[in-house]
Amino acid sequence: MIVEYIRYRIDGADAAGFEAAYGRAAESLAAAPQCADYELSRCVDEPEWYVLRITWTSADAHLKEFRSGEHFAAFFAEIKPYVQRIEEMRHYERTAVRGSGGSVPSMYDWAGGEEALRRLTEVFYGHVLKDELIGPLFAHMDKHHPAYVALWLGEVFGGPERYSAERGGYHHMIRQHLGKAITEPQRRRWVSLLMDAADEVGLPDDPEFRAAFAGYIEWGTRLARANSQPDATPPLEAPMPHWGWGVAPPYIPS
Ligand code: HEM
Repeated sequence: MIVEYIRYRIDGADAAGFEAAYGRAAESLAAAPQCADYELSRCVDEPEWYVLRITWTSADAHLKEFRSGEHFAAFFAEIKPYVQRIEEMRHYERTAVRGSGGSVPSMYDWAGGEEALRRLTEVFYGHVLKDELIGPLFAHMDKHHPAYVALWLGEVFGGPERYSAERGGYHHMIRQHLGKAITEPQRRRWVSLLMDAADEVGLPDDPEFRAAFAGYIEWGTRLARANSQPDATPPLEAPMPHWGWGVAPPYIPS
């Protein structure tokens, strides 16, 4: 992904026409397979300044495919009157510096931190071991397994990076599932027992938290099942996943 920033200086008298033109031009961006997302912002301090941010799948996708593709003509026809008012138009690469601010708690903090996740995994694996469908898969599990999975979940949900520091991160985890040939009914049982355990230990049950939590668990278990198949060749090195609130951050009454 590459982010293009275009800064415009638009006289106040032309502002409404400019925003309306971009409203129409945006239809071409929305239709272009090279475009991931876009956003036009207007400066509050000096309202004649606008910044348009467009995320492209790559700089080439923008410059070669979009510009020679079927959506460019309609896009350009709308914005052409404003091209002379461009003050900067450049592609930027994201750096590792990013995150959410303190106004949005991490899912880790919202869940209750390390202690809550430890309680969750202790209760969960207690049920797992007694389960006739998935219990046998865990017959020889390390006695610290619940604590390790709690560290994993904590890191994924925005807590301390302890699984990476103490257990080897993604690299170690992926190897634990290789060759286990997890079936779909086993995956479903794993999910179901975890959700039962979440209720049992009193993890927050607000819709926002549970939707985001279930989203990660659905994603993670599907990956675990796919990676566990005998013919699977998943990447053995990858960054730790980080899961956030998605489209519905927590409801915090003001
Ligand atoms: C979101 C989904 C999942 C997560 C986050 C997860 C996480 C983990 C982690 C972190 C480990 C390695 C622990 C260590 O550091 O030693 C592990 C191992 C393991 N996982 Fe998963 N897992 C998931 C899904 C599943 C599913 C669906 C199954 C099977 C139904 C499964 C079966 C196992 C088994 C058998 C091991 C090895 C346990 C041992 O022998 O110590 N996992 N998992």
